[in-house]
Amino acid sequence: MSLLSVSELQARRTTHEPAISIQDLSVTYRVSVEAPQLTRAERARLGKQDLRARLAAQVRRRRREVYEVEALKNVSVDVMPGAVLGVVGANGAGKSTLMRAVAGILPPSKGRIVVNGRVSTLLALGVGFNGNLSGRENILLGGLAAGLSRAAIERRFEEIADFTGVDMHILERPMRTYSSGQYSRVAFAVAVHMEPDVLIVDEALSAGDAKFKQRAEAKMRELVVEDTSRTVLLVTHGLASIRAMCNEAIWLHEGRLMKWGQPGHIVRAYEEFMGVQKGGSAVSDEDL
Ligand SMILES: Nc1ncnc2c1ncn2[C@@H]1O[C@H](COP(=O)(O)OP(=O)(O)OP(=O)(O)O)[C@@H](O)[C@H]1O
Repeated sequence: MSLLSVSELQARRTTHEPAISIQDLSVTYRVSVEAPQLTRAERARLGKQDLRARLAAQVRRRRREVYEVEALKNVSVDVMPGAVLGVVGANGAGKSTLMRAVAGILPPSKGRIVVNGRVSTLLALGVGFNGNLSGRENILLGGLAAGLSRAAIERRFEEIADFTGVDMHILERPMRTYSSGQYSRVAFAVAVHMEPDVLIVDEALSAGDAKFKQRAEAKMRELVVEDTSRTVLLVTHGLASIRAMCNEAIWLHEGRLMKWGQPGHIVRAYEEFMGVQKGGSAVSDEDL
């Protein structure tokens, strides 16, 4: 699979309207935690106080504190239709947060995201599945949730079931009885057969065993490279995949957009920043 040239990339851009427009996006998580326990010295001091002070301290002990994590700070990116945008960055850089925000799972704290078209996500695989329903039923529900008609899903069922490689009799069992690999096979199969306009992939290539991984990679290539009308956001620590599959990339660091450009440039800048030497290093591309 070869990298698309800039002219090929431009040829894919049939319209000037971005498929995804992210403007000045900030996302802040608010986390509520229990207030810290009293220290030994505080307890000793309380022991000498009256009942009212001790009750007040008990209430304080149950108090919850709220702190904030600014996961994304003023990020602006336009993704044109047909672009395959790779997202790189160290752990905690904000990559998954960006994906969740584009997928509409997380509301922006500030800024705006506009997505044109139907979105399918390979984020947390199978999040919407119901473990008490069978694989077959979850495939049907997954399709309905993605906006397909019942007839369209039933037409595609055989193909999806076949792609999972999970035996038909297992697909009739409740999904709570599945191994994690079987579960992700079904989830991956559903997500990639929904023919979305915008596909969001977050490390999903790691689903399943070696055999399924191969099939998943081939399917991804078909979705990402062969169908040039689809817009894809691909988050992975596998920099080789970013180089091979993407025609644009961004690098996030501590919630900020550091660079946006050609995948080769972005990967190189990121590797340099992380202090990774190519060849002979203990750290491989796949570890970043
Ligand atoms: N649900 C949450 N509540 C509070 N903080 C969160 C939550 N999810 C993520 N964070 C914080 O937001 C920041 C960005 O996290 P995010 O998961 O987007 O990073 P990432 O780039 O995907 O990291 P990784 O490569 O490790 O998957 C981190 O500091 C993380 O601790």
